[in-house]
Amino acid sequence: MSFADDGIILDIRNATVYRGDTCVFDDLSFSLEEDHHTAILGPNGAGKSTILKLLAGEVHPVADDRMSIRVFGEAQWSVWDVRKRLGMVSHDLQHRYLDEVTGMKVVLSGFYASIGIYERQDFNYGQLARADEILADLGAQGLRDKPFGQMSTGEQRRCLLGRALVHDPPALVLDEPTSGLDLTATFHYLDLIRQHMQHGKTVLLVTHHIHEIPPEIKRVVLLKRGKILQDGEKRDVLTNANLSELFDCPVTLAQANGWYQAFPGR
Ligand SMILES: Nc1ncnc2c1ncn2[C@@H]1O[C@H](COP(=O)(O)OP(=O)(O)OP(=O)(O)O)[C@@H](O)[C@H]1O
Repeated sequence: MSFADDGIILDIRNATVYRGDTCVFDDLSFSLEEDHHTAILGPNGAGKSTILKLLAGEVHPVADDRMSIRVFGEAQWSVWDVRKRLGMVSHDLQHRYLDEVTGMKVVLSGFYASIGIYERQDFNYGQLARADEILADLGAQGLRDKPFGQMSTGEQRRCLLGRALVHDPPALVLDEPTSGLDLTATFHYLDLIRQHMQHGKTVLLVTHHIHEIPPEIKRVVLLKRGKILQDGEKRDVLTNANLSELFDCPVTLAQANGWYQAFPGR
């Protein structure tokens, strides 16, 4: 399964999703097309993590005749297949790694979509070489033998990006990629992501941080309380009025070199 013939990576139709007793999405429809890098922007509680959990197969929509979720054109997909084709870097994942797992093992764990690696998991020469190559590409050779618990947040995130890249997936799903990173680490990490976009990976970025939406992302979806408020070209969607409505407070946007930043007040 590579790209679907119609170039649709993800197509969610009429999904109703509960977390506990909370109806997070009522009839949500959303699709992601190949090469159409997209940001889903929403305040706390909008449902961003729930979308990620839906893709990771950790939550499920209510079964209903109208509901469908197609991934790479296929209605019947296994979570394992999806994990190979949608490289995901989430905060959930970052919190679940044990302190002693080394950078190399974090990257290798991507081959089994596991959290860390286990004795029964074997890696062939090609997989070991691929993990080393990825660490080198990410400028992270120095993290090869470093325990996760002794890495900075930025270093951990680079290793997790490496984990997401082992299968060379056509698409990456990134959860607030720069939160917790200082300015240098933010710029460095965004630069890595931009390189992957420029080399053909389609990015779905899920965030409430406007400043981490790279210039390559042209489509922005505004999500509020489980509903899509706006979905369209970034230049049309990222306006003072739309952002003020999204975050329920006055927002003024500034732009520089294709990047956006939000300031309080109008
Ligand atoms: N386990 C749960 N049980 C019940 N309700 C939940 C659960 N997890 C999330 N919710 C509710 O679902 C809604 C969407 O939550 P979600 O975590 O997806 O939002 P989010 O956009 O990721 O927020 P944040 O930016 O704060 O992480 C919220 O109203 C939240 O309170």
